[in-house]
Amino acid sequence: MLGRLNHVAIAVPDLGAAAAVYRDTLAAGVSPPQPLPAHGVTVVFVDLGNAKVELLEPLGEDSPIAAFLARNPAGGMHHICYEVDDILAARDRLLAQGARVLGDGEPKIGAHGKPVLFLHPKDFCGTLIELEQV
Ligand SMILES: CC[C@H](C(=O)O)C(=O)SCCNC(=O)CCNC(=O)[C@H](O)C(C)(C)COP(=O)(O)OP(=O)(O)OC[C@H]1O[C@@H](n2cnc3c(N)ncnc32)[C@H](O)[C@@H]1OP(=O)(O)O
Ligand SMILES: [Co+2]
Repeated sequence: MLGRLNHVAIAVPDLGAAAAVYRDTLAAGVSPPQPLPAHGVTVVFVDLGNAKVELLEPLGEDSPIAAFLARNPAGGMHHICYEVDDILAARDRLLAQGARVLGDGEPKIGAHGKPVLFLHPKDFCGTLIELEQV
């Protein structure tokens, strides 16, 4: 079911400062900020060639990462995104196995313009998983 690693996401309190660490200190290519109001975050991507790092900060009052940052004020690893070729088939297989799909279970369009879903961290080794259909 799982394809390539698409991105590892790091939640941060200050996206500008985090982007500067990757751009200047780590001399990496960093995309411009991309507000995603439907997801309650603003993101940038660090392109590594074989995968990406997503840096994300809260956007708006009800950001789903606000509680994470309250627990981790300096930021931290937030989720890992795997590619799948059929997100509905993947969802249905996971639900049939008793896994929890977050939200209403319907894929939403993510930062790359592709359908994404999130799986509950408690079902997957304490790690929040994002699936992205490619
Ligand atoms: C889609 C656009 C973009 C893209 O790549 O294209 C993005 O990736 S946007 C990313 C931001 N959106 C999301 O994260 C949506 C899915 N996330 C959620 O629905 C929530 O964050 C949720 C339900 C995972 C956690 O909610 P909350 O932080 O309010 O905490 P809870 O008390 O409900 O957490 C229950 C339990 O899980 C632990 N937890 C929470 N977040 C994480 C995490 N990122 N990694 C691992 N574990 C996590 C939390 O500590 C609680 O554990 P407990 O032992 O019960 O204290
Ligand atoms: Co993501």
